[in-house]
Amino acid sequence: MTTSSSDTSAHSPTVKADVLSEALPYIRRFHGKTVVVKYGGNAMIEEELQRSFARDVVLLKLVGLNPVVVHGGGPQINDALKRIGKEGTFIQGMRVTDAETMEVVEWVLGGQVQQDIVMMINEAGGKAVGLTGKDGCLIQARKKLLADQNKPGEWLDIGYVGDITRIEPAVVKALQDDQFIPVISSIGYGEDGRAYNINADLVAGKMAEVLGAEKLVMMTNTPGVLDKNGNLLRSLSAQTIDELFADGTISGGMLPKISSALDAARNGVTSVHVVDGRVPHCLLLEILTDQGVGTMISSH
Ligand SMILES: Nc1ncnc2c1ncn2[C@@H]1O[C@H](COP(=O)(O)OP(=O)(O)O)[C@@H](O)[C@H]1O
Ligand SMILES: CC(=O)N[C@@H](CCC(=O)OP(=O)(O)O)C(=O)O
Repeated sequence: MTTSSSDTSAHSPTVKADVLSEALPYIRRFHGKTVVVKYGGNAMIEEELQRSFARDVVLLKLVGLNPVVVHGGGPQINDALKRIGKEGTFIQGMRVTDAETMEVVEWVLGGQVQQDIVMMINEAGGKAVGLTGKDGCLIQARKKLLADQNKPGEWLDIGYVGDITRIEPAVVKALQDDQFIPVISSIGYGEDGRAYNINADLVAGKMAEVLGAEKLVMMTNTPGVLDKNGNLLRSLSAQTIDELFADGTISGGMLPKISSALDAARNGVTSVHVVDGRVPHCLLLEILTDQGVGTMISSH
């Protein structure tokens, strides 16, 4: 089929060229800058989407940005637990993690999910390297005690869930310098020699801070943060976030995501976004076009 010069449909050559040309100022602005991408387990739902995610990451690298992937895998851990007859339990968005669950978490995150992402990025023409918190002492952690929201002053023991005590970014920087794309699983290691399960949103936020990232993009399975009526909130300030936490509009897995997004924005990450990972090429849309997608989190 031939296309006339007046054709302005999304598939016309002119529109495609316009989109490419629109990317130029963003490529210049972000050249050499680090972008941390949180790839949530819920955003990995289809193989086709996973492949388009991998292509986007490779494209960002090839045009001069430094993508760092921090991945989750909550639904994939749930599936593995089900296979051994266990049910996943969450308190304030954190998985209660006994010793057996911790073994499953290490196997699913540090093995299956991480290696699938590494393979897809490599197949798309990139050079990805998988890391857990143990590699290069990247994520140091200690046991988390969770404040009991029903009993002020008391703490809940949720097992081998970790708080990050320190990120040692040398290994990530060395990989970036050699043009590799780091793919990081959210498993921390303690001075006690134990592995700790850390919510991937918390790792992504801290990693973005410590690396001095220009952007943190969190890919999930909603259009962004929604209000009580299900409408998309395009931007969120610290004060609105406090209100949405207090009235329960933000709940479950969105709690650690928005807390760490806000911390990252407060601690120097220039722009922080929660985007819909089910939309093909949401990463490119967010980073390289005028069309912002999802919710932007700001520190004021
Ligand atoms: N206000 C809100 N807006 C959007 N999603 C919300 C909100 N509050 C809670 N959620 C829930 O948070 C989920 C995303 O968090 P999570 O399941 O941990 O995803 P991920 O695997 O991407 O980290 C959404 O699917 C939704 O069920
Ligand atoms: C302590 C804790 O909750 N850890 C998470 C780690 C994986 C994760 O965060 O995955 P998503 O990004 O897909 O939610 C868990 O066990 O599910």
